[in-house]
Amino acid sequence: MAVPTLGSAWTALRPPLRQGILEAVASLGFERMTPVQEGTIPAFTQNSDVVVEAATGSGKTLAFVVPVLELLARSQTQLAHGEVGAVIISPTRELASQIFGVLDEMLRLSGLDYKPCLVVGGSQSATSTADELARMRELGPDILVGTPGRLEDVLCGRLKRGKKTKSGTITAAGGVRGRPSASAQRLEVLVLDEADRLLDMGFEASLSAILAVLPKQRRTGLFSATMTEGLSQLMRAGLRNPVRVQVQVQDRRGADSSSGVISERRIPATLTVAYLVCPPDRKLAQVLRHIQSSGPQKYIVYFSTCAAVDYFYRLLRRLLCPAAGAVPGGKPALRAERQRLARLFRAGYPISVHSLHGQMVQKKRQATYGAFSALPAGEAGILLCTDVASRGLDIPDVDCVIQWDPPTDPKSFAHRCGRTARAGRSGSALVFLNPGSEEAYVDFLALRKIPMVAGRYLWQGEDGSITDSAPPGVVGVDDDDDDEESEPEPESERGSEDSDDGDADDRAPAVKRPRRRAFPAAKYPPDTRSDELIDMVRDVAASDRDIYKRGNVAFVSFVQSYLKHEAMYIFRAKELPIIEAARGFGLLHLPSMPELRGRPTARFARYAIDTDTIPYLDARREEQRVARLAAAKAAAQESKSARKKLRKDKAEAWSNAREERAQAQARKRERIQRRDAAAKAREDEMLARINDPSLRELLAKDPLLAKQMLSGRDKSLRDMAQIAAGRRERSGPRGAQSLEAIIEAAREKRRAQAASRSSSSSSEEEPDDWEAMARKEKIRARLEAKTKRRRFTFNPGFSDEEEEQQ
Ligand SMILES: Nc1ncnc2c1ncn2[C@@H]1O[C@H](COP(=O)(O)OP(=O)(O)OP(=O)(O)O)[C@@H](O)[C@H]1O
Repeated sequence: MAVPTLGSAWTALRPPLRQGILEAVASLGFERMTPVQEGTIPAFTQNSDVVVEAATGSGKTLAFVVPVLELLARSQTQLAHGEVGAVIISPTRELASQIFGVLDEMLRLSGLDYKPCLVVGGSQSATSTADELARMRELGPDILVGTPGRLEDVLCGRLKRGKKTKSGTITAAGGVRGRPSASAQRLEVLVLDEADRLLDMGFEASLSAILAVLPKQRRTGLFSATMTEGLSQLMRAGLRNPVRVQVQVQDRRGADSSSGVISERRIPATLTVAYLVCPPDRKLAQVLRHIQSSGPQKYIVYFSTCAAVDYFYRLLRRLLCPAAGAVPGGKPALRAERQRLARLFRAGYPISVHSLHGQMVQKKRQATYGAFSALPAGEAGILLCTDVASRGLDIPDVDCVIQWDPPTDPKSFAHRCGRTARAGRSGSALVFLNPGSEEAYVDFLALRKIPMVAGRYLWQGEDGSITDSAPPGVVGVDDDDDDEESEPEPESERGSEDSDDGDADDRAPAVKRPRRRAFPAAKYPPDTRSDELIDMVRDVAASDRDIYKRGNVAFVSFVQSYLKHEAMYIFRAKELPIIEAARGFGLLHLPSMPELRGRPTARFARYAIDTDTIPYLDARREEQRVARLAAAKAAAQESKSARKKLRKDKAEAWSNAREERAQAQARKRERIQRRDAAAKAREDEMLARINDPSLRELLAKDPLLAKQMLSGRDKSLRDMAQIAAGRRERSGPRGAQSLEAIIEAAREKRRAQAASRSSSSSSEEEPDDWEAMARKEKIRARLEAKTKRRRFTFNPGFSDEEEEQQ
């Protein structure tokens, strides 16, 4: 197996590692350390905090697992049951379980007697979470590996009251916590893997809570391939005089042999990253041609949203694994579809398709991850995923990473590419860029020491073979002929990868890229085979409602995620070739969405079909849909408004957000009705119990007073209610007070409260009109909540690098 450029032998480390650990690394087959291990382990084991930055696949995991074990073994403190000595935090569940695997293996091989425990979220219910925590208390682990949210539950106690948001923020003031399941008071060492991601705002609340319960006297290590943020941010993790270990990769490929100049790069030396500028509706053909021309390989394909992963997963399963899904029309239809596809894609070997994103249930996530990891080298497989699988995952033998969409966070780019070319193996990565403004991404990344080369646009010959050259008569995208549409490359862009520092003459020559052409997507040289493929995808969508709907949702989510690109000046929504993007998702009609307003969409060829007639392949689902549709149509006959609604629903068939909203509203209405009914029943019961006729009369006229009496918050009113209900005698100072006096006092109090409320909100309402005010305030609050909800209701399934903790 190829290994990264290796340093000294493990035995050369000073201070030396204990024998058990040396034996363990030797059993793993690692004779020498990688540079990052050689730089980190001595500092970390000599009680320095460390901040480590090294390219992906360079062996950072062992660079912290080894010191964690060494520090614990060296420590004089004896850990009691329920005390933990080390905590390792990672941003995703998959990465946490991978680290746990390495740690567990090292413990087994070294013979060290420490109990590790994997602490990740993903439980479906509160009870199973409670069970997990109870089991963990029983186990009494010494080392915890986990994700921030669940580790917070374990070390700080589970939040009983107060709600935790996805980012871990407590929304109710204070929040009440349960008993911690483990104590970190005698913790020796803390590790934050993918520290830059963990220190992002998303995990801040959980991380702060964890750091607050850790002792100050501890070793802390921060590890990542992209530690670009300022030190002040790192200090938030409580580091003291950290040693910075930075492992640079030297790029000799572009070096001029006479000058011996070597440039630096942030990605492994064995990784080749290519970019391909092409209209978005050509991506599918390009990916398939790439697969066909490379032979059986393991691919990871990144999308920007969960919805896009779901859609392409279903589509590719239908196209590449025909047995996996039924085709309407039975075997003859399947045969016809196969024949049609064979014209456009001919691999000649089986290809398995997998998907992974953060909105999948944990079990499925684990199963997919396991299946793709277990796929042996030489077998073809594609993993479609979001950024949830971008960091840290050490999936064996990945040959190529394809970024269907560039990541919204540019930092993810290197992490995504780094799933291949690990530990000295060679690998390739390809990113698609849309024509328009995205070409500038090449220079943007070059400045960040991620050099890219121009990728090949692949064509398909008449015989189905894949070639680099366009069929006769077609002008190639890299054609150097002058073209009216081409724009001269701006001065500032030329050779900008060299503009980092130093004299231009001393630098490595820039990677020679062909001149980029600013073809509008619509005028790209025609590729009829690629168009045929998209036509086929549209036919599939027209025959399968599941694919049709998922395509629409995926497109909407893609457009919305596009607006979230951090490098907004490169990913300009206005320059996104929207028609080609919609075709790329196999859309039959363009959805009505605000983002398309004002865009010229007349060029989009609508598919001639009444979308109501597209069936689900699942018989039961289709039956339910047909019944629902019939009911809606019948209702539409009855009322004009319902007809209008049906029309609108039809226009919005691309999104089930509306349906979900309606269901949520119905559920809320039911909840409110139940609550009101219960309150009314309580009131009626109380009124029935009151035997003082004058009081009963009064309360019937003043429901708010009745409510106040029932709530028991006002002591004199509560007493009065009890007396009136005959449960207490009228005695003592309160009893002596007349009913009228107490009630008048309560009203006076209410008036005063209303007056103070009105003065604090500087409203002009009459303080006496407190009931109307209360109503208005309630309405105002409701409206506010509604606006807030509106702003956040539609969740098209954005990229989800972060761990869903709850
Ligand atoms: N000393 C070594 N010799 C040879 N191979 C090693 C050595 N240390 C680690 N490896 C191997 O290198 C691969 C990558 O290691 P690891 O997952 O720790 O990388 P990483 O730097 O954490 O990557 P990322 O930044 O993507 O998380 C693993 O398969 C691991 O087994």
